[in-house]
Amino acid sequence: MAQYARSSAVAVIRLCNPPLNALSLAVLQALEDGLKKADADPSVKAVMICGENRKFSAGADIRGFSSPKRHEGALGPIVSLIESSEKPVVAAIEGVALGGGLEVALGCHYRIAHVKAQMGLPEVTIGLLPGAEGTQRLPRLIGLPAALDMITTGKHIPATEALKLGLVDEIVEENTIEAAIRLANKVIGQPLGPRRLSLKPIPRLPNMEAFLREALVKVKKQARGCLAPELCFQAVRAAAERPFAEGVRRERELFQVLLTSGQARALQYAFFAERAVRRWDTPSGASWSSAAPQPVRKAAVIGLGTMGRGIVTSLVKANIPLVALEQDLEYLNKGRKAVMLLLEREAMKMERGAQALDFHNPARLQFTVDFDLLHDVDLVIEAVFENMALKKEIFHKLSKICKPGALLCTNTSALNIDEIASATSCPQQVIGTHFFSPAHVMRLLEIIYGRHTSPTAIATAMQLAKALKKVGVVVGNCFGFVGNRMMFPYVQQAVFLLEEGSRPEAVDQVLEDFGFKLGPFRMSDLAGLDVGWRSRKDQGLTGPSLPAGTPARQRQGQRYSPLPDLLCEQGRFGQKTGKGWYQYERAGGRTATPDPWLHSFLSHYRDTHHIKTRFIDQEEILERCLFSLINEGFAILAEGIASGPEHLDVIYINGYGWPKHRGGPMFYASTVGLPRVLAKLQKYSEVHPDVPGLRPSAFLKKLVAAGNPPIKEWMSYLSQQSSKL
Ligand SMILES: CCC/C=C/C(=O)SCCNC(=O)CCNC(=O)[C@H](O)C(C)(C)COP(=O)([O-])OP(=O)([O-])OC[C@H]1O[C@@H](n2cnc3c(N)ncnc32)[C@H](O)[C@@H]1OP(=O)([O-])[O-]
Repeated sequence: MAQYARSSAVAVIRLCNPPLNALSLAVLQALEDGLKKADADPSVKAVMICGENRKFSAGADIRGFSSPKRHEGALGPIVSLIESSEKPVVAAIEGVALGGGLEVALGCHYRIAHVKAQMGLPEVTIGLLPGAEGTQRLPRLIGLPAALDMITTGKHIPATEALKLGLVDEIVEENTIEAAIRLANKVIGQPLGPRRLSLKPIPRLPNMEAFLREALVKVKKQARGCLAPELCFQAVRAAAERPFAEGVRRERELFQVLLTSGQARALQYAFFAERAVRRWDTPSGASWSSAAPQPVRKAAVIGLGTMGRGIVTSLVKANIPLVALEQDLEYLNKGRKAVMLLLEREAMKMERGAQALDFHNPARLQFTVDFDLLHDVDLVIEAVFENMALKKEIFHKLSKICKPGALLCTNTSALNIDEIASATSCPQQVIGTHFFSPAHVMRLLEIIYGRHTSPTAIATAMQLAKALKKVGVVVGNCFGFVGNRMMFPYVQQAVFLLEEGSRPEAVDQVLEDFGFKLGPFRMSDLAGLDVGWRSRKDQGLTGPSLPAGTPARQRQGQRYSPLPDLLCEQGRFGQKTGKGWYQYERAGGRTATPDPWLHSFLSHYRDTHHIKTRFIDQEEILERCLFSLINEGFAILAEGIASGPEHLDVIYINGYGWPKHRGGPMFYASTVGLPRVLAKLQKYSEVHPDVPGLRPSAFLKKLVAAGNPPIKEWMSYLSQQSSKL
């Protein structure tokens, strides 16, 4: 768990816990033993700490925080032990030094890093704070502003930036271990007092009070209900205002508050869920463990609308050469201009700027209207309008033009992958890749396999997600797939609540207070109300194909609200037209303000349909929206559309603005308790028997009857499936 060796007068302690040398109890014990051994040996004059496999350490073992044998108290004293050593201790940082790993390095008297190493205190992202005295030492080393930024955001910084900040003493391009041993030999006998961070004062700021005040406002705004950033702030403030030992006590108190908060558990669940979904499988037995991806050396994107532009930008950023195709020169030129603008902006954000992206080179990014140029690409992403006939026509063409084996992806948010694949002679190569807008920003990629999609195609799409730095989640083919399918009943409830007496701003407020980035109405306005309208027209729910005499508020015996259709008929498509559920300062404006027109329109609508309004409280708004979404999630799991609740949660956190500190909808249901979710659904379903979304799913009932098992056991109640968590 830690190897002890000698290099002449330098004792070498190597942390060993593959793959990332997480600091388990055993590693900490071995580190402590190594330090004591070095201390007791008079022939040892200095110590060097490094990590096995060229990785320093990814920090405390996160699984340990939820185990009964918690180890959170063990690390701080070891960091102190390192710092108080009478022999100089040098940290040799390779790979990553994160969380507790960086705190160990902060206890060392010197830090030397490989140029490619990454450092950070990401505890905040798993609902904690750097509780091994990191909140007290880091500000003493790099100053309050930089330390606060690192600790409250959890960002990883490259070694070059760490050097500029003074976090490391030196960076090397070659052998870090040898350089660290050289440094250790050089500093033998030099005074250690100035190197002990606990003894250093915090570098003073001329306007400390004002700085802290402003920083707190910023942290609170970004936290949106998540506790950890604010408590991180408080711990750092203690470093600024109190002596070291008192600051450490405060850090411990705050750490305990976070550790026992449900939020830390939710965020740690989300951390492992994101990793679990990489190990995908399908009901037919295809799996990540046996499928190998095909290389993607060249790609193509068809359609340069909003989605296509974002997808092109993502591919260029991932350094994949590509061809961008449009239907005619007018659309091509418009699309090219927009893509170039996006790429210029992305290049400005990047360290090495435009050279790194190289998007002016036609060998890397080529714009065309000629389908034949797609003959040699390994992968095509079609991102045209959501229209089945058009998509089928394109896929038919692609299966003739593309080389054998090329992966054919369709970017769709709901259309049937099998039907699209049926237009080709190679359905095994057809797969859904549902990007989220803006596609170069949003992390989620929903990957949808059809009946004939090959395991290689799934593995290649997952590999693509990784190359694009996205989270790929493999799901089955059904209307709306996972994300949008769960969204339908949620949005439907929100609209029903308006019919019954609520207002868009009241519903949005409740869901935004819960932690969503945007409530359902603000989100619809952003996405464009016309998108759903078109889909409802295609489904025959509204528009000219609706049979005469269909009741306004009913479809196939179920409750239906024509409210969104009526808004669209008025040309209110949301932000793009300056009016939707809210009004905006202009077409394309972003500032939503409540619209008196809409309020009177709603009153008139209720009068027309003789709807008796009532006051709807926050609890009902929250429960009807969230529990109907969760209920659909249980139906999806029962149908085998996703292979575990973690898939649904990862999709919601990364694609739908679900607050991560609540762990995703299915995790949230597990914290509320399934019996309560069931009881509430039963209650609302009795009041609204014509709303299928409120009728409890059979799987939810089964789990409640089984005694409300923990989330990781849910899938074992469905045939052979098991959770990967
Ligand atoms: C005492 C109080 C103060 C201290 C607090 C802390 O230190 S809190 C900690 C602060 N530190 C952090 O928050 C850093 C957390 N780690 C990371 O952010 C990333 O792992 C990474 C960026 C280091 C590498 O990304 P990458 O995509 O290259 O690799 P990957 O992510 O796939 O990881 C490979 C495997 O290692 C696993 N595993 C990793 N770290 C830990 C861990 N600490 N623990 C346990 N397990 C960990 C991971 O689950 C995966 O296992 P699987 O699925 O194969 O069974």
